[in-house]
Amino acid sequence: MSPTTLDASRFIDGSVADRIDFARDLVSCLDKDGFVKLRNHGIPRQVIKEMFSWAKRFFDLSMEAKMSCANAGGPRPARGFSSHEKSAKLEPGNEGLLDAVDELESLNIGPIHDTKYPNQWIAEEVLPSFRHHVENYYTALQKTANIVIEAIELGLDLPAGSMLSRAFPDRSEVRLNHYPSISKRQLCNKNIRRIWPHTDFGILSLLIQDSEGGLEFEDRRSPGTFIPVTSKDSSDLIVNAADILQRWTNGVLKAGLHQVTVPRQVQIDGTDSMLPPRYSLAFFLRPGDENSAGPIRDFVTEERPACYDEISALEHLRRRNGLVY
Ligand SMILES: O=C(O)CCC(=O)C(=O)O
Ligand SMILES: [Fe+2]
Repeated sequence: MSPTTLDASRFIDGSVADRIDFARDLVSCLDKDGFVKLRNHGIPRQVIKEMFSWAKRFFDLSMEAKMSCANAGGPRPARGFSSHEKSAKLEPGNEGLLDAVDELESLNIGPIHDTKYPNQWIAEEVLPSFRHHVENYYTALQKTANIVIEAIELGLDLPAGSMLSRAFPDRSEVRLNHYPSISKRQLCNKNIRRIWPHTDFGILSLLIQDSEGGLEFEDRRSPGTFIPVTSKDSSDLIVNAADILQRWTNGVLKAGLHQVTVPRQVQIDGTDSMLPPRYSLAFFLRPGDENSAGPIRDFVTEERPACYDEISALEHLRRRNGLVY
């Protein structure tokens, strides 16, 4: 069963009672699955449609053009274009898969005014208005993430601001993903996935996938097995709990493990067709470097001592990347 869909207008426009009900539902879904889908989340359908179309236009550029804004790589947050990420190798459980390659290319965009890790943009004349649209998308998703955090605080009975003050100022990321067309047989091959199982590094992720599908989340009642995230409406916002939310809540809300693979309906049709290309729009809510990634005091009790140490978000990222910078 796909994750539950909740109507976010109950929180955004609702009465005090509606807001509390929504907040409780949200937390209970995250607790159950690590994943939930939101409808009426305030990001206009048109904006989503346009963002998919910008992503397509960007990835359709020549490799040479895309490489003009290449991610420098190395021990720093990703900024710019990367192809065939190999991050999955670092995931616990994937260590044996030395040839594991994620079949995708992506563009990572950090905060608009980030001077420490500045964005890498394609020249304006190559793709006029692209930057403007992506920056607007970043700002819109950042606002939505703020609302989701506010609802999680309420649903967990935390004093208002306990999480928001740890999330902001943030160093979030928009990531546009493109999974090229690939033969089904190739993708079913043991060492290829569109994305290997992983949890996201930040606080939470807000994802929109196109109608091709293929995103799957772990069934917590049967670890190691995955359930497709399906949507009738491709403007649904898929929310998943990420590592820092797990740390803040001292393990109460666990990060949702997920992967992208051959959609189930395509797996069973038996032919070796080509899978169409797939696009997704991710927003990773990430705290600023100095913000805490340790457990919030409300979650640490005598019966439940701290499972995580008190470190900064930057230190968490260093550990997660397995890199020192
Ligand atoms: O493309 C998707 O559906 C998932 C992307 C993802 O998991 C990621 O970028 O971390
Ligand atoms: Fe992810």
